Order: sequence, then C-alpha cells, then structure tokens
Amino acid sequence: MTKIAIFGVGLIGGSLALCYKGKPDFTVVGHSPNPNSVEKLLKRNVVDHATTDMAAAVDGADYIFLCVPVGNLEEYVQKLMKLPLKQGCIITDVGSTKASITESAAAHLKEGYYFIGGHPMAGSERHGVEAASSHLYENAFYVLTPAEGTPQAEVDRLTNLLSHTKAQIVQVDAREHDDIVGAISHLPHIIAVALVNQVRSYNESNPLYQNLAAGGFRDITRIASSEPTIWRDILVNNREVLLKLLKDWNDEISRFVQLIEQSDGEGIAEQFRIAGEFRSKLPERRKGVLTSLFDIYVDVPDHPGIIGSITSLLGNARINLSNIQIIESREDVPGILRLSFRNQEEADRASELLGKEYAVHV
Ligand SMILES: NC(=O)c1ccc[n+]([C@@H]2O[C@H](COP(=O)([O-])OP(=O)(O)OC[C@H]3O[C@@H](n4cnc5c(N)ncnc54)[C@H](O)[C@@H]3O)[C@@H](O)[C@H]2O)c1
Ligand SMILES: O=C(O)C(=O)C[C@]1(C(=O)O)C=C[C@@H](O)C=C1
Repeated sequence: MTKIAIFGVGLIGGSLALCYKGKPDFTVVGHSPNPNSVEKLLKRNVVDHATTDMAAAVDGADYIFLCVPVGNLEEYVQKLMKLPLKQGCIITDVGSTKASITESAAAHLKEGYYFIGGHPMAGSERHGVEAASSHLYENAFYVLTPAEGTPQAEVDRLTNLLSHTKAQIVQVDAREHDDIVGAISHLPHIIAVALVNQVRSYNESNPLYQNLAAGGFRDITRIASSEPTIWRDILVNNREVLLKLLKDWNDEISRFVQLIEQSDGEGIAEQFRIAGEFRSKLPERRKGVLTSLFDIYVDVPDHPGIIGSITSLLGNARINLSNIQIIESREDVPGILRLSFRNQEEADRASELLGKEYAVHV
C-alpha cells in the first residue's frame, strides 16, 4: 500500500487527492490544522483519512504533497524535518513559484529523504476543496524542479506516481521556471486585477461601465477573481522577476501610447498581427476539465423557452453541449448565451447550425 499525505487539501491538494482516492494500492491522508476542515474532507470523501496531527499524517507516508500557500511552504518543510518520516520518503510541493522552496528545502533536507519541487500548470480562479476535480490535471503540463544532486531514480519515482494525474511531466530549472511562469501566469494576474480596478473606479461615477462590459472584458479578467491570499504570496515571492516583467510591460504600454498619439493605424494593426500570429502557435488547449472548453457566444431574443429551443437544436444535431451560461439577460438588451463544447469541431458545428437563426460570435 502506497501512502500519500497531503497538507492543504484545497483546490490543488484536493484535486491531487481525488486522483488517488479509491484506487487500489493507495491510501490518501489529508492534513489540516483546523478540526472543522478535517471533518469536511471526510464528509466530502476526498481522502481516506484526515487529521489535525502532522506526525500521524506523515507516519509511514511514501509521498508527502505540500499544497499550502506559497508563503507557508518553507515552514512546512522545516516542521517535517523535525518528524520521523519513512526512509526514502519523497516530499514535493505544488507552489506556483519554485526557486525559493527548492533552495530552502535543499538546505534543510535530512539524509534519507528527498525533496522535489513541483507545479501543476492547471488551476482556476476558484479555490477550496469544493472546487477540486480529479480531472483538473488531465493533459496539463506538470513541472518538476529537482535540485542539483537529486537522484534521477527518485525523480522517475515521483513522475511515475504523477502519471495518475494524466498530466504531462516536464523537468525545468527552478529559476527558469519562475522567469517563465512569472510572464505567462503571474504578470497576467496582475494585469487582470489592475484592469478590473481601473474600470471599477470609472464605474463608481457611471454604472454603465459594468453594464456594458461584455465578452472581451470578461475573457481577459476571469483570473482577477482568484483567491487574494494565494496570489499575495505568489507575487511577493516572485518579487525580483515581477519587477523586471512590470518594467517590460510599461514599455509595451508606452509603445501603444506612442502609436495612438501618432494615430499610427498601420503600427497598431501590425501589433495585432504579430500577437495573433504568436498566439495561434500556442499549443492546443491542454488544460484540465475545469477550463478545457471551447466557447461560442449567441445573441438571443429575451423570450421564454429560448434556452430550450437552442438545446433542442443542438441535441437534434447530436452536438454535445458541455455548459450553458446566461451572460446577459435584461429587458433592454438582447441576451447573450455562452455555450461551451468539449472540442473545436463541436463548437464549429454548433456555430454553423445556430448561425442560421441567431447571431453567433466565437
Ligand atoms: N489556484 C491555482 O490555479 C493554482 C495552480 C497551481 C498551483 N497552485 C498553488 O497551489 C497551492 C494551493 O493553492 P490552491 O489554489 O489549492 O488554494 P486553496 O485555497 O484552494 O487551498 C489552500 C489550502 O491550504 C490551506 N491553508 C491555507 N493556509 C494554511 C496554513 N497556514 N497552514 C495550513 N494550511 C493552510 C487551506 O485551508 C486550503 O485547504 C498554492 O501554493 C498555489 O500557489 C495554485
Ligand atoms: O486558469 C487559471 O485560472 C489559472 O490561474 C491557472 C494558473 C495559470 O495562471 O495558468 C494559475 C496559477 C498556477 O500556478 C498555474 C496555473
């Protein structure tokens, strides 16, 4: 029996727990310092056992996953080093930054144990065990950042364990990870929050801002709803990288200021062309089930039964709808439905079919 101990059973830890819970040969123990959370984990059936006792959680554990906020990771490694762990035990984490924890763990690690930093490149703006899903990591990249000197056999052992997540495991240097993830994840979260707050302040004097905010604003700002304390820790931890990225971001924005000041239409179009070309080369959407949806938007008249008509049209054509969301439904504007499909082909077929009767946007 392989024992997995998970500290911090929220969105990421809970999703990991669900990848192993109920599988033969695995037993999953969740830890929380809070007795109410322990009770909740058991009630939700996310883990086999749950406890507030750290020593009991790690007793005989083959793998220990630290899924607490970035600001608590180092303290947890140090607490673990004071407990008797199983010889050969692998400790890993899921923190969104990797340099500081990889270096600190290497400095505190005791003989006979291994630390291998980890970061699943999947998640959501939601948080807590309620948002956990066993499918979260499917097809996502999962980065491992073993410190120099970590035996490859141990990295392979962890990679083998993680195959149950159905993620694609890649090894990256911890500092390189923080540079790259700073640009493709941390900076976008800052931009989303800053943009929402800019519009929020205009909205204070004119609520029409909020009312007119449609697909574009929603698409670029989803991640602004992410959990504040998780992101506080990530941004403070990746300080040096982010300061450089924000400087580069200022340069990008200054370029637009100049282009607009000079009414340089061709220059503006060129920026869109370059960006579109790069974006079209991004790998196929690899994220897990929480986000791997292909959306189309349909303008619909505001009358009863409209959702039924649309779902019937799709059903009759055997197009599987994964999700439907009413984005706008007020008397003074047409409604907008967001329809989500599992793959591009179904989204394209739905666009073609519904486009005969409604205005469809992709
Ligand atoms: N949210 C994402 O998209 C995402 C993606 C990849 C990695 N991560 C990383 O995963 C980790 C967890 O994030 P999450 O999104 O699952 O957040 P979450 O809020 O859903 O889960 C965090 C868990 O840690 C517990 N916790 C909080 N403070 C604690 C403390 N001081 N001691 C013990 N437990 C504590 C919470 O009760 C909760 O169970 C973070 O390090 C984050 O950087 C997040
Ligand atoms: O999809 C989202 O909502 C996420 O924020 C996921 C996301 C990302 O920025 O891509 C966020 C933090 C992580 O550490 C990894 C993934």
